[in-house]
Amino acid sequence: MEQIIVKGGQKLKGKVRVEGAKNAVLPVLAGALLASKGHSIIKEVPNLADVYTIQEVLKSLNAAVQYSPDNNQMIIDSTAELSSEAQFEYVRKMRASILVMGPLLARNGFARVSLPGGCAIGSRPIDQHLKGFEAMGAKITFGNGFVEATSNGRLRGAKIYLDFPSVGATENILSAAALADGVTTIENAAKEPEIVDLANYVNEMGGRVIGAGTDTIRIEGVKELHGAEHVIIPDRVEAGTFMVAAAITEGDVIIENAVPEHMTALISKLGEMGVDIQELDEGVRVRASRPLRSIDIKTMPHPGFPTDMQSQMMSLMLTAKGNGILTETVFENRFMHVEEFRRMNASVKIEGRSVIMEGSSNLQGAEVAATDLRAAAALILAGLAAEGVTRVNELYHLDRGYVDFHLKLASLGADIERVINEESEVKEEQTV
Ligand SMILES: CC(=O)N[C@H]1[C@@H](OP(=O)(O)OP(=O)(O)OC[C@H]2O[C@@H](n3ccc(=O)[nH]c3=O)[C@H](O)[C@@H]2O)O[C@H](CO)[C@@H](O)[C@@H]1O
Ligand SMILES: C=C(OP(=O)(O)O)C(=O)O
Repeated sequence: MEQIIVKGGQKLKGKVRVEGAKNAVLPVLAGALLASKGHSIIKEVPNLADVYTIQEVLKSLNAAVQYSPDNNQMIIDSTAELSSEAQFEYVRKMRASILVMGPLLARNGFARVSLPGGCAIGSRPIDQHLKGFEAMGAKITFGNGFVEATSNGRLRGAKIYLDFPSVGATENILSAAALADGVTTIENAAKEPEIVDLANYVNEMGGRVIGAGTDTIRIEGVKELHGAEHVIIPDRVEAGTFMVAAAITEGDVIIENAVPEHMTALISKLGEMGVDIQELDEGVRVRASRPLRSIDIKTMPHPGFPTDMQSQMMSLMLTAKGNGILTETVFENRFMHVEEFRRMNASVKIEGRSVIMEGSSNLQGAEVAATDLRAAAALILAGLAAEGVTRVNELYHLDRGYVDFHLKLASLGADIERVINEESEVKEEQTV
């Protein structure tokens, strides 16, 4: 099993460039299945485990896919007759595989996808995705661990109100509606930048989507979509993670390619803590010196504070002065990393959906295990500030969402390496 070993105490300095966004590329690649003519060329595709998984899903559905990680480009041709079934082996590896359901239903009139179930951050139902498909005339059935959606002819445009602005439901419904007969409106839609990226791609394919990025999206269905060239937006969570890395080490780092407008809540909260952030043409510059002030944060759908930055901010707040409260409102159980922080001498209490940090913890290096993707990054960040050596295990989580994380940190001056630890008895489990 591989392990990241980090020795705390180095101030990070220099420049680092963020990749294309994982959470934008997955719905876009699933959306490529909508094209029954021509091929799509997707650029800035990050070299991540999740990208290989979605590539396998697309191939299993009979799309032709060519990925060149060296130039971050993927070419997808989905003009052949597509299969309609996304199997368990892919969905168990990556929940976002569910995003092929809308495109398949729209293209084939039928989709059968293994039920995703819960994961390390809590129960993650798909009722809002299905409610949208049903409103568009699909019949939903369950059996043998699969969910099936069937439509009699083309889907019909419909007015859909989401009970919660779910990112995945908005994306799946938007994709399905792109080929429906008539107009679909999604109300209380998710407003994340990744939704806008998907809508732009669908429009580049010949679709008619307006309002993405607001809470009402209007999609006028068209009969056919064609492949298109599209550039994926920069990863705001990777950018945010490096912003915290700079702050937690009292460093001075320029994060190239970061888009400040996608990170207003994070920039504002880091500012409240006393971190200096400068918006540049090329990205953002982050500088910090201690003491940093602790603050209260509540995760919310965009433009609120992103849940995908919750654990990284916890690392930083653990090192700040005063009491801080972090409340998670998006996922029901995204605090598995708290036990791992405790191994590092963190003084934290969980009360319901909040984590309370009393005063600054004197973080100490320890052997810890990543419990999910962002927790993996957060533990490494804590290791950068801890006294002594931290060893982070279960790195398959990290590889889902960060390209060369340890190499990028090392290039900024971190004392960090990734090694194969043959002594470890912990068995690597690939389910997320
Ligand atoms: C690949 C991808 O883009 N993943 C992101 C996406 O996940 P994902 O699309 O799964 O997140 P959602 O916005 O759908 O989920 C948010 C909340 O809504 C609930 N829910 C969702 C759908 C549904 O039908 N019913 C329901 O109850 C979920 O259980 C969760 O509590 O948005 C999350 C919230 O910003 C991010 O943390 C993930 O990184
Ligand atoms: C939770 C995340 O991703 P996913 O929805 O793919 O599990 C994440 O990116 O932090």
